[in-house]
Amino acid sequence: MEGVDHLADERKKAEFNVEAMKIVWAGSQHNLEVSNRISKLVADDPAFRKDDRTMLPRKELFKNTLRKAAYAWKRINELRLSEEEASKLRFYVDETAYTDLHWGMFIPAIKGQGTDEQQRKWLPLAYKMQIIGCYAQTELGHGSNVQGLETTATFDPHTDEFVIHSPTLTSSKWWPGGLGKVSTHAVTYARLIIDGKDHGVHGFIVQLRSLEDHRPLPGITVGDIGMKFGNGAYNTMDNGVLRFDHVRIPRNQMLMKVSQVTREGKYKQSDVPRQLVYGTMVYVRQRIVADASCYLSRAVCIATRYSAVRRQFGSQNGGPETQVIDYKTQQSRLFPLLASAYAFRFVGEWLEWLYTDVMQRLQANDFSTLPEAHACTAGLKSLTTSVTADGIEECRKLCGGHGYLCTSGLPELFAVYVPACTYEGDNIVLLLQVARFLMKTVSQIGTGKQPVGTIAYMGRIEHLMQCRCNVQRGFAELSADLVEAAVAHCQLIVVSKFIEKLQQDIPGEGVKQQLEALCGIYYLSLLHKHQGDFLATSYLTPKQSALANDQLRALYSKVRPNAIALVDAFNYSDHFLSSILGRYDGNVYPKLYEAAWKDPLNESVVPDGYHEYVRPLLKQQLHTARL
Ligand SMILES: CCCCCCCCCCCCCC(=O)SCCNC(=O)CCNC(=O)[C@H](O)C(C)(C)COP(=O)(O)OP(=O)(O)OC[C@H]1O[C@@H](n2cnc3c(N)ncnc32)[C@H](O)[C@@H]1OP(=O)(O)O
Ligand SMILES: Cc1cc2nc3c(=O)[nH]c(=O)nc-3n(C[C@H](O)[C@H](O)[C@H](O)COP(=O)(O)OP(=O)(O)OC[C@H]3O[C@@H](n4cnc5c(N)ncnc54)[C@H](O)[C@@H]3O)c2cc1C
Repeated sequence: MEGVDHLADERKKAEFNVEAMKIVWAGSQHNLEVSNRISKLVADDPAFRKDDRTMLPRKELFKNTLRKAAYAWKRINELRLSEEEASKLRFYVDETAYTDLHWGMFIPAIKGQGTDEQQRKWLPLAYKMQIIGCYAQTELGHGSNVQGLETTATFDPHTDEFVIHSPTLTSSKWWPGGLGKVSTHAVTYARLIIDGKDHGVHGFIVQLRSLEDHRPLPGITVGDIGMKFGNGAYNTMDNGVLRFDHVRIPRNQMLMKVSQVTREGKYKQSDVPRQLVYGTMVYVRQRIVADASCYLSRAVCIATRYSAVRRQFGSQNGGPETQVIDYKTQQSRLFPLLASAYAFRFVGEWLEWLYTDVMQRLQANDFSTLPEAHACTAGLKSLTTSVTADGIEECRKLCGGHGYLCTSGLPELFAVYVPACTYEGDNIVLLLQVARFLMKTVSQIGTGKQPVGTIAYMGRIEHLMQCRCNVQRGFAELSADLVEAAVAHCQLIVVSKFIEKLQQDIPGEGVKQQLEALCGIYYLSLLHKHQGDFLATSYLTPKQSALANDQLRALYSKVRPNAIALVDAFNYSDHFLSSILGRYDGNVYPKLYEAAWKDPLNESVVPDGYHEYVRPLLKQQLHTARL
C-alpha cells in the first residue's frame, strides 16, 4: 500500500533521539542542514535519475554520465553553491565520474606539489573547469612500485623543455580515471632525467588533448582501457591508457614545490622530505577512509530495513512469522557491521583532523608527524576498505535471494566499491608500510626513544623494550604475520577513537547510550573473532573470553529495538540508497513486483530470439515425441 510506513512500529521502539543522532552522524548541525538541502535538490531532479544505470550499454551509460556531470556543474553555478555544497552535490549524484579525479586528485596534486606561481597559473583554470585533469601515475607494468615507473621526462637544456616519453609497452599509463576520454591535462608521473642522470619519479603537468577539438595532441596516444567489473558501477568512469612519443612541455610544468630544475639544468631539492611527492596519495587515502563509512552504512541501512520487513519461519498459532532481524545469527552478522559503520565515521573524522594538523605542521617546516600520518592513512585506508567491501557482500547475503537483484542496490554498490581495496594503494602493500613503521618503532624503543601519538601504547609493552630489531632482517619471511600485526594496530586506532568520541559531550536523549552499545559491539565482536590469538598469548583467560561473548550477545539485544532508528540516522534518501529492499517505508514486495515488469526483457511476451533458437528445439522435441 502506497503511503503506509511498514516500519512504523520499528521506529516507535527507538530509545533515543534520532534527530540528535543524525547530527552526530553528519558531524554538526550545519553539515546536517547542508546534507538535507543538497540531497533533496538531487533527489527531486529527474535529471539525476539513476535507476536505469545497470541496464545501459557502456556507450550510453558513459554519455549519460557526461550529461549528468555537465548538468551538475550548471546547477552548481546557477545556484552559486559553495565548494562544500558542490562537493555534497557530487556525492549525492552518486555516479563515479571523471570529475572525481579532477577535483579529488588533479587539483590536490597541483595544490600540494606546485609552487605558488604554478598554483596561480593552473588552479583558476581547473576551478572553472576550463581545463579538466586526471592523475596519471600507474603504468601497465607498475602500480604499487612507484619507484619502478618507466615513463621518462628528459630535460633538454637547448629548448628549456622536458621531453616526456614512454620507452616500453609496460611504461604505458594504465588506469588513470578520467584519462580515457575526457581529460585535457594530466599530472603525469615520470622519471626525471638530466644529463643522463636519473633523479627518480616526479610530477609534470602535461596537456593531452586540444582545447579546440578534443583530439590528442601530437605524440599522444590515448584511449579507454575497457569494461570493468559489474554493470553500471565503475563503468561510468573512463579509466585510460596513455603513451607519449617524445612530447615536449615547458620546464615550468614540472611540479616544483619539492624539487626544482633550474634553467641551467641543475637539480635542486627543497628543504622538505622527498616523500611529499606522494602527498596526493596521503590526502586521497584520508578521503577514502571518510568515504568507507558512507558505503558501509548504505549497505547496512538496506540490510537492516529489509531484515525487519522479511519474515521466515516461527509462526505461532497462525500469527506472523519471525522477522529475520530477530534471529541471533542475523544479528551477529549485521550488528557488527552497523557498529563498524559508526566506528569508521568517527575514525574518519579523526583522520581528517590528523591530516589537517600534519598540513599545518608542514607549513611550519615541522615534518616530524609525516611518518605517522603516512602509516595511519595507509593502514586505515586498507582496514576500512577491506571491511567495507566484505561488509557490502555480507549485507547482500543477509538479504537472501532478493539481495542478488540489481534493484536491491547491493550488486552495483559492491561492484563500484570493491576496487577501493586496490586503488590508491593495494591493501596488502599498504599494510606492509604500516608493518615497516611498527618495526621501525620497535627498533627505536630499544634505543630509548619514547613513541608518541598512535604508537604511544608500544612504549608501555614491557617485552618490546627489550627488543633489538632490525627492520629488514626477517621482514619478508614474516610479512604475512606482520600484516596481521598491522591490522591489529589499525583496529586499536579505530577502537580508541570510538572511545575518545564517547568521552565528548554528546547531546540528545539516549544517543550516547546507543553509541556506547555500538562501541561495545565493535570491540567485543573483534575480540570474539580473534579470541584464539588472545587465548594463545594469555591476554585473555577462557573465562574472560566466555564473559565477553555473553556481553556481546546482551548488546545485540540492547541494539535490536533501536536498529531501524540507528540506520535512519544515516539520513539517506530513497533516491540515494537506490534500493527497493532499503526503502524508508519498507514497502518491499509490491515494489519488487512492479520493478520486475519494467525490465526490458518483459517488454515483449515472446522474447527476441525465440523463433531462431527456442522454437526449433521445441519443434524437434515434438517430432521426437511423435516418434
Ligand atoms: C573530494 C574528494 C574526493 C576524494 C576521492 C577522489 C576519488 C578517488 C578515486 C580513487 C582513484 C584511485 C586513484 C589511484 O589509484 S592513484 C595511484 C595510487 N597508487 C598508489 O597508491 C601506489 C602505492 N604505492 C606507494 O604508495 C609506494 O610506492 C609505496 C609506499 C608502496 C612504497 O614506497 P617506496 O617505493 O618509496 O618505498 P619505501 O617503502 O622504501 O618508502 C620510502 C620511504 O617513504 C615513506 N613513504 C612511502 N609512502 C609515503 C607517503 N605516501 N607519505 C609519506 N611517506 C611515505 C616510507 O615510509 C619510507 O620512509 P622511511 O622508512 O624511509 O623513513
Ligand atoms: C578502479 C581503479 C581506478 C584507478 N585509478 C587510478 C588513477 O586514477 N590513477 C592512477 O595512477 N592509478 C589508478 N589506479 C591504479 C591503482 O592505483 C593500482 O592498480 C594500485 O595501486 C595497485 O597496483 P598494481 O595494479 O600494480 O597491483 P600489483 O602491485 O601488481 O598487485 C598484484 C598483487 O601483488 C601483491 N603485491 C604487490 N607488491 C607486493 C609486495 N611488495 N609484497 C607483497 N605483495 C605484493 C598485491 O598485494 C596484489 O595481491 C586505479 C585502479 C583501479 C582498479
